[in-house]
Amino acid sequence: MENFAFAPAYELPVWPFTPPPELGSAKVVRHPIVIVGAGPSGLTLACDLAQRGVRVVLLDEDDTVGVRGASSRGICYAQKSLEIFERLGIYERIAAKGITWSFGRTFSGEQEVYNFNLQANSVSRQPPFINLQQFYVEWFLVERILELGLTDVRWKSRVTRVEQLADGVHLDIETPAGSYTIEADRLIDATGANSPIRTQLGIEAHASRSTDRWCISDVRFRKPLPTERWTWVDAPFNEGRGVWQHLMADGVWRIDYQMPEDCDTAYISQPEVAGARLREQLGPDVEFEFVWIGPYGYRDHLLDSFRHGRVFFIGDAAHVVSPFGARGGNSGIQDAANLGWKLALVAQGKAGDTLLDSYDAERQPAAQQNLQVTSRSARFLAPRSPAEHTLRRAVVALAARHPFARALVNTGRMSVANDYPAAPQLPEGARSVQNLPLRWADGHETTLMQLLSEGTHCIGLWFAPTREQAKAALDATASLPLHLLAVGGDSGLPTLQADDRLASHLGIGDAGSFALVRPDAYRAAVLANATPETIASALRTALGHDSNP
Ligand SMILES: O=C(O)CCc1cccc(O)c1
Repeated sequence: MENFAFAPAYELPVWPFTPPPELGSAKVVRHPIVIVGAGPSGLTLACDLAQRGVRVVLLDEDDTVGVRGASSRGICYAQKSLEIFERLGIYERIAAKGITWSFGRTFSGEQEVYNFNLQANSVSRQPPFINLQQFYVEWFLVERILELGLTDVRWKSRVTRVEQLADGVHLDIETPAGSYTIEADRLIDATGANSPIRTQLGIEAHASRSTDRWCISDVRFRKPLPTERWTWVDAPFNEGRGVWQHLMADGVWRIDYQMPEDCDTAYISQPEVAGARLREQLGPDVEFEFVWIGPYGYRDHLLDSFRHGRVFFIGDAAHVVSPFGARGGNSGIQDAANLGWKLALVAQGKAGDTLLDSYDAERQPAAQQNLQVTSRSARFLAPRSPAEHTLRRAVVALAARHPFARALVNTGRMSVANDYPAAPQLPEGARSVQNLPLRWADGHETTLMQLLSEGTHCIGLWFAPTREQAKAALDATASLPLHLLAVGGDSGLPTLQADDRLASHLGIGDAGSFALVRPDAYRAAVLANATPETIASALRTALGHDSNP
């Protein structure tokens, strides 16, 4: 029998536990913002707030990144997440370490039945996707948070009790040096899928578990394959079941094999069994070593509301979806970016508490949409009824010969920045604006993310205003967080060169037209013939001032 080699385990960083000042003091200290959970969403939020100059306490029960003894969970980072990381100052580290890709192919048996190129609709500086083990992303975020120096990161700190107060939240915390109590004006639960905070507060998650079973093999081998997402609906080398294949950093391939529903999970993840499967796929001559093998089944859940009084739920604490399309981790990062600027403006007294309600109004429907999209993929991959089996057979058979059927072969619809529905702060709804390369009138280059990376402000892009209009608009918005920019013209405002790509991406471009872009790079309003009054009014609406002056 063939012997299969294992690579040495990853060496992950460990950060020291430092006894906090509250230990040994009877005084209960009140902190404006406490985040619990240093996973991707909690760390992104802490980093976002630090970048905006906001101090927070970040608690985590561990003292490292990743999950001890487990493989990387998230592996694919989508363009919107990468743009957020660019704004936070860690994109270069991610791009240098990770694997950039935009092309995907889906096979049925030996035949390619569908492909896509996500670069086709992109105008961003960031690529459609970078694959990277989740712990590296967490590691870079911790490094950045420590560089920024504003976050009180408390490792080895487990929250044992949470109670909502009339004007805040009470937390009991256990550490290696003893227990203590703090209060928070606002608490962010980023503790993940099994959130103890959610359980303590008695919040229903509406969980459901799939019977579909998979086995991950993270493996290194030398075989020149393109850096593309490959999926098989029914792989000949996996007894006609599904397979996923992605390259991650350090030359490690993530290969997910679909298993029989009633499989023995201990058996299918034994090195000899996983090795034989991989040998079937790679052929007799390819040397490989395992990095990690593990079985998994997926589940989903979705909270009815992501805000409960003073407690906000982000990432997996709020929503979990099946992995197809990489929508889980990416939407947690986007939750953090949505909530970050709102918390910052409220903490700085520039917006009222109502703005925080818009976090739920925007991100809960986004999570609903992600759940719907991933559930469709999951049911295509593991049909649940005779009708679903028939549909899948017909789609796969037709896809070989008929283009219309190819787009129905559903091995996952990759994560995108969700649009937001109309709401009081977004009368027309909102859509994400990509990180467009821009050029100042004097020829210097910039990007949308650079314009958003310092402080917390919206950007107003005004096509060729007059000098009088520009001066009056600056006066009308003087007390509001707005950077007013001109696109073309001679207004005296900081001016960007007029650019067809910018105009068509924003959906405007005639002289006098105006787009309001929020700190999270969402287009909140478009005005065909902007005036100083309509600009100020659109801004106040976007910041929730109208409903909470
Ligand atoms: O390509 C996809 O659809 C997602 C791949 C993925 C994401 C997260 C974990 C994992 O094992 C695979």
